[in-house]
Amino acid sequence: MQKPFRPLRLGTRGSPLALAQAHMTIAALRARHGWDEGAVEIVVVQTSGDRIQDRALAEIGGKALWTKELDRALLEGEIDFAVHSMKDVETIRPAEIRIAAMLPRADVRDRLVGAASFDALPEKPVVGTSSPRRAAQVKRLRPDAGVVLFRGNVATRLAKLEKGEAHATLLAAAGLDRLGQSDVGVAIPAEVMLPAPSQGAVGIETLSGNGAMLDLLATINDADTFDCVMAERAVLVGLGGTCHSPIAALGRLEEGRIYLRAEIISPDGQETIGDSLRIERNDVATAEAMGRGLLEWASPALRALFEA
Ligand SMILES: NCc1[nH]cc(CCC(=O)O)c1CC(=O)O
Repeated sequence: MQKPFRPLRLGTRGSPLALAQAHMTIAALRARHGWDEGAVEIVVVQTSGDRIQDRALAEIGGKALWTKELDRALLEGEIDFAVHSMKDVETIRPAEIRIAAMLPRADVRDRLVGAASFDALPEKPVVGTSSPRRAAQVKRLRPDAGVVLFRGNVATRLAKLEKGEAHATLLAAAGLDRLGQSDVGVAIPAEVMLPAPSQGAVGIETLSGNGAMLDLLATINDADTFDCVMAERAVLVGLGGTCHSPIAALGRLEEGRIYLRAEIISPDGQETIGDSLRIERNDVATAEAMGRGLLEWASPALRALFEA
């Protein structure tokens, strides 16, 4: 593919993790096409998610806060493509914008930081998180735990822990690894804490109408990651799309098919509805049906969380 005659403009949030992921994307493009350093420039776009730090995401409008400004920059032609943590990208995207590619997925697990294990935490431990999924899973493992709101970027959350605002916190291994903090925390097996849909995946979006950019980004797409993450996202669609409820989902390739697991959990951790099945790659319809099926098994109180 020909070298662009002007630098491509990569839009990203300005957090250290977002910038690390932007640089990974540039490295992938350069390695694939032999481009020199100036071929891609980074355009930092501040998002409302970055500005508002003192309230839970679910409370102030959800994941759209991470993408809205980058969507606008794409639509107005200020950037050629945008790089996101897929976990932060809304389930339903505007028709004009397409998820064009994903980089190879990193470690999908969460890491517990502040204690060697959930059992090692003191009685009535305080755990800092702003994720409804992590909060519910913590309560399932430790019904005596209290949860306090931890938001902000990875460094901010680690600083809160350092200051003693909680006994422990949970962070995505992928984020810690990409920030050079692989030594922080202990990984919790996915069997114990099923991760969030899309966790550990970096996605690249561009305009649906930009064929040249779609073709270019396809050259660095990791199809295994793409298909698994799309299956997890389809579970979210089945659950009602844009909700802020405790949901976990993970797809893994096994002998050419996707082994897909998902669960919804009541906020007090007392009720878990989970399912697993093997589906063909691209069988989005079955993944969606799995999400709908979870709701059918849920108690009325749990189901109500998804009807809001
Ligand atoms: N919601 C914030 C967010 N979005 C993506 C990641 C980590 C990187 C990833 O999952 O790809 C994080 C931080 C965290 O959950 O610890």
